[in-house]
Amino acid sequence: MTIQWATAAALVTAGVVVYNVASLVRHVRAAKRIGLPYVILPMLETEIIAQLLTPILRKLYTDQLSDGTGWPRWCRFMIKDWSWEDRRRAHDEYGEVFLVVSPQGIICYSADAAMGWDVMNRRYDFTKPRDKYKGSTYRFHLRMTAPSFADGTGVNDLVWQETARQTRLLMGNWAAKKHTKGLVEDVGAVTLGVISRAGFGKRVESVHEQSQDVPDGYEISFLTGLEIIARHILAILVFPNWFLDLTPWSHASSAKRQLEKYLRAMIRRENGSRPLETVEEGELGSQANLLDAIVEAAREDAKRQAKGDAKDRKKGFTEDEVMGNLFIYLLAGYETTANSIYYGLLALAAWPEVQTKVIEEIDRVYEEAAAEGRSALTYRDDFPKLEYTFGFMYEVFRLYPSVVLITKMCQKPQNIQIRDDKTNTVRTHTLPAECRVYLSAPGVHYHPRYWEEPAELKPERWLTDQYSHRGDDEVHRGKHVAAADKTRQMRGTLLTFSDGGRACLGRKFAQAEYMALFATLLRRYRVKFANGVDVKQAKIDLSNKCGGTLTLSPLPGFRLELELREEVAVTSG
Ligand code: HEM
Repeated sequence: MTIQWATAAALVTAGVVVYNVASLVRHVRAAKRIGLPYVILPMLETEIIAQLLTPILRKLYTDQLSDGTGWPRWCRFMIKDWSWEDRRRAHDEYGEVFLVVSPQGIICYSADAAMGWDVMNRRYDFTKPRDKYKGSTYRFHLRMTAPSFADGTGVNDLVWQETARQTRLLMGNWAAKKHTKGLVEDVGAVTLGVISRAGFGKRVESVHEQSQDVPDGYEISFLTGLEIIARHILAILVFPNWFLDLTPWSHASSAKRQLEKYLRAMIRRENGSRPLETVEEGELGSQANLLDAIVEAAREDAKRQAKGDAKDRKKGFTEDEVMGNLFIYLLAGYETTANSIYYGLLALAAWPEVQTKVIEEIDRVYEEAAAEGRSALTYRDDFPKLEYTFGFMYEVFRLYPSVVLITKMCQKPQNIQIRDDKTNTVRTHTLPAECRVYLSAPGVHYHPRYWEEPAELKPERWLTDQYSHRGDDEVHRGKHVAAADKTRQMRGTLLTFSDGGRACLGRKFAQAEYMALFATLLRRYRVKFANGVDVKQAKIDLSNKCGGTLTLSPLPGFRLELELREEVAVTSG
């Protein structure tokens, strides 16, 4: 019996090995036909085993990462966020565009801005690898959801207003030394408070909301639900609810169910009594939050369906789809923004001279507002005036892009064109079906061809008259553009929010939040590394290592301190 089992196990193992070797041979042949440089690897970074190995390898190679040598060759492409820690080493070695070949398939990594621009804008040729929307379905979703984020809805004004309010609440807590969990956690909580209000119309009265009540029929508060989900987002994304229920993360799946219940009730408005399609015009008020805007769009769509003049598809925008979108906003918008803000705090501490200039600009804009009789800054009036602060924010977005790889996939064989600088010729390569194309944000953002002194944080490069980005579209260089729209002309040299048909919908939302938070915070405080921190080492760690969570995050353990522009106020770490 035992021998039979052993034989069966040996046969299965041999089968798996043979299958993998055959797949590898097939993919290597395909790579040769493509004609780009290639590297052979036992597994891709997308494999679950590679993801499980990542924290172990990260620990093992921490010293090597500290001295800025990046990942060793043997495991380089298997590590999540390798492309940020590695910067451009792999591209300098293999070329701006190269292939990684493994038994599971081929990934084409690109740090070529022109190619990236082309790929992002050929939305039907290069799709998202695991896309739940197909073709016209996404067009329909975009038509329903994108307008909610536009400046015209007032949502970004609300984001600004709510961020400033939450930050003031936080500063009040710090002054009174209550309800505080440390700088980073407190600032993270502001982000949740903002998404809660501007995303779902739920106003949170304290950043940690100790005092909030739990309505009848619920087990936890709305904010607690958001908090738990945000903390366990990876587990929630990877595993189904029934599985989570059997694990130590069962509270994450019950938080998800609770949040769904809240959202459904919010969508129905009348305590769950009426489905979305029956809500009347004008009933939603003008709170300008995303939920209202999306419900309004769904109502309009239902009307068009009834009249029979809807073009995109027969079925209307259902309650489940609205729910799905709200979850996407939460997933796409929380961690990205919270981590970018955390990087912003660290960058202020690491570049104190930049912080001084940001503070000077913020003070000047406050003074101008006071001269106009306003005590608070607003999105419409003051965001465009904060040009240096905008430059600082975009430098943080460039140096520490939350999403390090923009991932695409060829559904069918696709041609790409790559310029060879040495011969000044353009060559066409054909990528086979199912080949993944990963556009590397660090590969582009740290490229001296596109950014002068790329590793330096220089907000000046974003100022209109000294605008120094050197993309392929030189036409716009030096031309005056409104701060918020500057990224439109980047043509593949800034990948932080992606571009084309699947670009980030929440870009302006995130910008408004970022600027309002720093404008409010820095009016009263300066950020610095805590006393006793080895600042030189902290700066090395900041630029060489990352935390490796869902989106790019700083290494844990940085200790920051806020100075009341005179005295020390609050610490983190
Ligand atoms: C600094 C903050 C943010 C960064 C760096 C960021 C970055 C990105 C990127 C790179 C994508 C494209 C992802 C891909 O192609 O795989 C994306 C998509 C998206 N983002 Fe953001 N984002 C941020 C904030 C937000 C916020 C605050 C919201 C909403 C409140 C949001 C909503 C979305 C949505 C709805 C999508 C589209 C998802 C899809 O195409 O299915 N993002 N974001």
